[in-house]
Order: sequence, then C-alpha cells, then structure tokens
Amino acid sequence: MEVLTPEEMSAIDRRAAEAGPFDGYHLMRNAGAVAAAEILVRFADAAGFDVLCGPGNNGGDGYVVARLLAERGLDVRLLAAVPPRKGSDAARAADDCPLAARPLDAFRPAPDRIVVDALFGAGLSRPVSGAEAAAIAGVAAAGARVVALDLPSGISSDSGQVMGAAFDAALTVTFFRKKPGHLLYPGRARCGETVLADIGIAGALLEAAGTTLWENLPALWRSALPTAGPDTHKYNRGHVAVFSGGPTSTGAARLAARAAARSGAGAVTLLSPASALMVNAMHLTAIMLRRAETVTEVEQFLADRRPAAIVLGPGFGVGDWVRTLALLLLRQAAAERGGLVLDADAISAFAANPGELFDAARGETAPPLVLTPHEGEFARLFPDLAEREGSKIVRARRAAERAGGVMVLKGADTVIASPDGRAAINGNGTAFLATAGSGDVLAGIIAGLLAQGMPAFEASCAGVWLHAEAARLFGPGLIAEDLPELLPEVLAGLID
Ligand SMILES: NC(=O)C1=CN([C@@H]2O[C@H](COP(=O)(O)OP(=O)(O)OC[C@H]3O[C@@H](n4cnc5c(N)ncnc54)[C@H](O)[C@@H]3O)[C@@H](O)[C@H]2O)[C@@H](O)CC1
Ligand SMILES: [K+]
Repeated sequence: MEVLTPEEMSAIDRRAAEAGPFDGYHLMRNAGAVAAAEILVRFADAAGFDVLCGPGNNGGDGYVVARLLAERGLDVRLLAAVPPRKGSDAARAADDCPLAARPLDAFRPAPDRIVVDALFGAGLSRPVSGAEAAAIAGVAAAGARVVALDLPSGISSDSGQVMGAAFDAALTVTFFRKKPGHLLYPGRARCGETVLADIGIAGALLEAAGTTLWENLPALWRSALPTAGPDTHKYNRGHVAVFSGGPTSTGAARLAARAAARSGAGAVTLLSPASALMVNAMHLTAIMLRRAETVTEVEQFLADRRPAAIVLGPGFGVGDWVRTLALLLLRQAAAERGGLVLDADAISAFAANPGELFDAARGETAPPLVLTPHEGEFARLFPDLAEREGSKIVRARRAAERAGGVMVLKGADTVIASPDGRAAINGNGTAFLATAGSGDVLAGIIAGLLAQGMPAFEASCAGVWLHAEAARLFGPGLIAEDLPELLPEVLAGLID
C-alpha cells in the first residue's frame, strides 16, 4: 500500500542494483519477464504484438518483452523513434533482442493486435509530441488494446496529469510499488487494470526510504479502529455533537449525526436553533436533541456534556455565526481525545480570512482539526494552491500544514493529508458517491471515529474508505440516507 514518487522509486532502484543480487539490467529483465507473463495470461490469442520502445529504461523493459514474446513464436513488431543511449541497460536489452526496430512513424496500428507501450515511464519530463503523440492518436483511432509498462506513456507518474497526450491502457504492469500517477485522476482511469509486479527489490529498502504516502486501504488504519470491550460505556464510546442548520436545512446535520452513531459513537446530540427544534424532533429517535443558538447555550452544552467530537458546517449556512462557533470550538479545551470536523459552510465561511481559522487551529488548547473540502471549497480557503497545476498530493499536504489540521480533499481520488506530512490517496472511490448529502455522511463518520479515540489522520482515512465501501456495497440507486445503514456491515468485515 506504500506509494512512491518517481524520485523515490529511482533511488530505490539504484540502491537495489548496488545492494544486489540483481544489477540494473537484471532488474529490467525481471520487469520485462513479469510483464510478458501478465500479457500472455490475458492476450495470448491476439493477432500480434506491436512493441513501442522509447529511449530510456522504460523502452528497455519493452525490448525485453519483445524478445520474450518473439521467443514464444508470437508475431511481434518492434518500433522505436530513438535508440537507447549507448552503454545503458536499455541498450543491452535492445542488443539482446533479435528483432530489428522499425521507425515509429512507420507504425500502423491494427485493432486485432496488442500495443505494448514502452515509450515513457517514470522519466517522462515534458509533454509528448511528434511521432509519439501521433502513435498515441493512431492507436486510439484504431481501437487497439494497450498494455502499458510501468504506466501509460504521457501520464505524469508524479501527478497523474496527461502531458500532451497519453495512452488509454487496458492493462498496466508496474513494478515494486504504485506511483501517484496510478491512483490520481486522470491517470488512474488511463491505467485500466493495474498489476503490481515483484521484480526482486527487497522490501527492506522501502523501510530505509521512510515512505509517507500510501494508498488508503484498511491495512493503513485497521489496527487503530475502535473496538468495544466489556467495560464499554456509552460515554466512553464517545459522544458526538452535530450542529443543525435552520428549519429548512436540517437534513444535512441529521445525516452526519446518523453516520456518527452508525460508526460506533456511544451517544450523538444534535444541536439545533430553536426554530428547527420541532422539525428535528420529528425525525430523531436514538439521537438526542438540544437547543443551542447562542454562545451561552453552546458553552453550557460543552461544559455539561464535554462531547469528544463535533461536526460543524453541513447545511449550516455561511455567515458570522458559523465563524464565531468554529472559533469558539477551537478555543475550547480539547477533550482527552476526539476532534472537530469542519465541513461545507464552516469552510466556505472563512473564505475572506482563512488565516483567522488557521491561527485558531494552532491554539494550544485547540482540538485536532479535520477539514473536508471538495475542490470548490478548497479553492475558497487556499486560492493559491487551488489551480489545477501540480499534484493533488502536494496541494493537500501544503494545505494541511498551513491549516494545522488534517485535510480531506474530496473527489473521485480523495487525498487525505496530515500536517506532519503523511498522506494517503483513496483507493476505493466510486461514482455512486456523487449524490446530495454524501459529504455530510462522511463528516459524521469521521467524527464518530474521532470520538472513539482514533487519531485524526487515521480516523479521516478510515472514514473515507468506509464511506466509499458502503456506497459500493449498495450500488446503483444509492442516496445519502443509505450510507449510514450500511456501515455496520462494512465495519463487521473489518473487525474480527
Ligand atoms: N533499475 C531501474 O531503474 C528500473 C527501471 N525500470 C523502468 O525504467 C523506467 C524509468 O526509466 P528512465 O528513467 O530511463 O525513464 P523513461 O524510460 O521513462 O524515459 C526517459 C527518456 O525519455 C526522454 N523523454 C522524456 N520525456 C520525453 C518526451 N515527452 N518526449 C520525448 N522524449 C522524452 C528522456 O529524455 C529520456 O531519454 C521505469 O518507468 C521502468 O519502466 C524497470 O526496468 C525496472 C528497473
Ligand atoms: K509506458
């Protein structure tokens, strides 16, 4: 589940080659061998294989694949625009390949042949153009299936962005660990099925590299998931408070409250303005209700009940009151565990003065803070980081550091970043989550986990994954109300 930047990967490749037992060329032969095996499992019946090789080591992997497929008696054509640099591992691979390369601009893709894309991998350093761009366009027009070695050429390994033009692969075989480009969109959609292959690099090299980026999978946080023991009491399972909006916008807070309860919080209280008490009361059973529309009422509640986690923002409305509340909650002495989740309107309300929020979050008694913006809300708080340039990971990390809180930057490829530099790219996102109210549920799940003592980064990662998994379980026709009700089943699959 570790994810390596291209720089980290090439440093590990170098160290692996130095440490042995495999030198660089041997690692390349291993990479080509695993890729050829994956190709043969799926596409042995293709009319033939067109292997497109670039000038670097990605091309080197391609020469190995071409040789291995040809040794099987398969129809293989080799195409290259630029030969590998003399003396490089890729040049050795080309020398050991019995096929002669034809120029790339003579390439005529055919729909019944498989294209093996070995043009560029981690070393892509500028937009794809010329013969390579023409080959990418030609393959798309012919409808030929593509197997990408390491990642589809034209996708930035670092950010997942398309540089100029990029292949749309049916299969991507990558080596040792995934790179951000496999998980961040649009790269993720261009990879097709992604296979992670072992090429003989020792896992110990990874520990030495001190990874701080992961794919968000249960292994990352499962050990921190709360479990109820025999001494569990409803209040030591954590009390969550959720602020409700006015009488015509109460649903969002109830969705968050229900999600907090279903993720295992022992007690949940909805804090409501007087005008919305009746409408909230008509829809609540296990969840408690309390009036809180002035600073005094809120402070009284905090003193009486000391909630471990609080959600503010869903359906709340922007304006002075939400800002006052957020700052008040950040000033309150933190409970021994838990935290504050600011979502939606509680984020947008600080657009004019984000520094006010960040300063409060750094206060000595401030509870751990989690912010859950989608890209639009993110842009309001971090206009300088919002432009699409640069990796989503870099943007989320910088924002987390600046805000002094965990950033959950939502989207099809949600990135969770901690102010201490750790970050995770969610691996199980689904389009079923693109439905009104789904973000309110996410805020509630994270608060429910925080209240049970899960640290903020782990609670945020777990919340994002559980939320998506519940959506996958339900499938088509999902509405936000369905999500909390599926959490018990998803949680049961994780707790033994
Ligand atoms: N020991 C290792 O380092 C291993 C590396 N492996 C492979 O090596 C790859 C990385 O190799 P490299 O670092 O040589 O990089 P690449 O082979 O990805 O590409 C670098 C080459 O492409 C050129 N280039 C970059 N962008 C271009 C563009 N837009 N248009 C035209 N030319 C462009 C560069 O000038 C350079 O010559 C990995 O993706 C992986 O496939 C594997 O063989 C496993 C072992
Ligand atoms: K490639």
